[in-house]
Amino acid sequence: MAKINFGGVEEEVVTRQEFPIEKAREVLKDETIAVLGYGVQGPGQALNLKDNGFNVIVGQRKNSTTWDKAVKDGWVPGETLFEIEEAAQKGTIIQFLLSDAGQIAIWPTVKKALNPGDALYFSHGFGITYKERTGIIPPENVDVILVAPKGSGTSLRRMFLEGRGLNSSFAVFQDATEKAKDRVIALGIGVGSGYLFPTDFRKEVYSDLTGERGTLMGAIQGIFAAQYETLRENGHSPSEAFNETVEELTQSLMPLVAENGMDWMYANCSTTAQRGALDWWKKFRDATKPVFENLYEEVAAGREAQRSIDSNSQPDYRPKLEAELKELRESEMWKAGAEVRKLRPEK
Ligand SMILES: NC(=O)c1ccc[n+]([C@@H]2O[C@H](COP(=O)([O-])OP(=O)(O)OC[C@H]3O[C@@H](n4cnc5c(N)ncnc54)[C@H](O)[C@@H]3O)[C@@H](O)[C@H]2O)c1
Ligand SMILES: CC(C)(O)[C@@H](O)C(=O)O
Ligand SMILES: [Mg+2]
Ligand SMILES: [Mg+2]
Repeated sequence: MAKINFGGVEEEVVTRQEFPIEKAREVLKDETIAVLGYGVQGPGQALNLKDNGFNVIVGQRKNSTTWDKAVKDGWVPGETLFEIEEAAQKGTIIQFLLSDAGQIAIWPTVKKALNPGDALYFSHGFGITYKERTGIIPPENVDVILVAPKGSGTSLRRMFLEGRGLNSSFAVFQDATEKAKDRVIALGIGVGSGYLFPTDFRKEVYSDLTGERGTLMGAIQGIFAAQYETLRENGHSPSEAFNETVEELTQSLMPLVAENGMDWMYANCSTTAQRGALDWWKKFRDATKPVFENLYEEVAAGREAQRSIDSNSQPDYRPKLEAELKELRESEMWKAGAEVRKLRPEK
């Protein structure tokens, strides 16, 4: 592990320098990695592992669109693509990448397929942390490990193909074989992570649920909507409101933040913009901090997990979700966005 000082706090992390892909291959050379679920993380992790030279099979429900997607991606029925139960039986490492609600439904099947010494792998601390709500309690004779890529499975795959890497956290919940740590780090490198930082299952799920409800997805849409509406109510055109709220951020300013940090992005804007941003950011922080505190409390109390289990376990959750996504897609702001995207010169 490399000791790195993150803004004055020392952390021990794993980089590809200390744990190169060759070492990961050596650690996992006798393993069959069964990736269960082929939604968003499943394809990203399974394809990256396969392209990195690991022995991978996929488990997915037959007669589903994701089974067809797996076939299209090159997984061969009966050879590298199986029903979930069969794949779980064949695997020595079971990557449990069904949706969190799907994991609850399929847990009895997976539990039966676990052999002593297998590793049960998650990409979320959800199932284990909220075990009273999920019923996922693994037997004591298997390793229970986690690699949680900090981003979409779509980005995990894209960044891998570009020779880049998405950072992931890792954790060991149960070490039955005394090989759990090597196994989890090797898998983290194998799925295409950038650097790996240690966590535990509880911290992973608390931070992940907070992040996606907060700045990564929920809060950002909320702030976009508030600013867009304010501009529109004051007579600005959709084009002006969308460019000033979203397009400039994603196309011009966030790439600068990604490259060299917020101060550098500020430094590449006018002194007028700098003055205003420096004056206003703390007001936005103070206005939103109570919402974030409330969000964290809801997560820590398990109420966010329960809400997600309740809604995602409904038989009609897909059409209901689609209706909510449609509401976003058909809002004026995102309809304007679709037109703005079409007008990008590179298109
Ligand atoms: N989506 C992401 O990019 C992302 C990022 C980090 C971590 N995670 C975590 O990874 C795990 C997988 O998430 P995902 O977003 O890839 O999942 P997903 O919602 O895309 O679903 C994955 C698969 O689960 C299957 N499935 C769902 N319910 C089922 C059931 N009852 N029986 C059989 N199969 C069922 C679906 O067919 C699908 O192939 C979750 O724990 C999630 O929190 C996801
Ligand atoms: C990609 C995210 C938001 O980071 C992940 O946590 C998820 O649940 O999809
Ligand atoms: Mg998440
Ligand atoms: Mg996440």
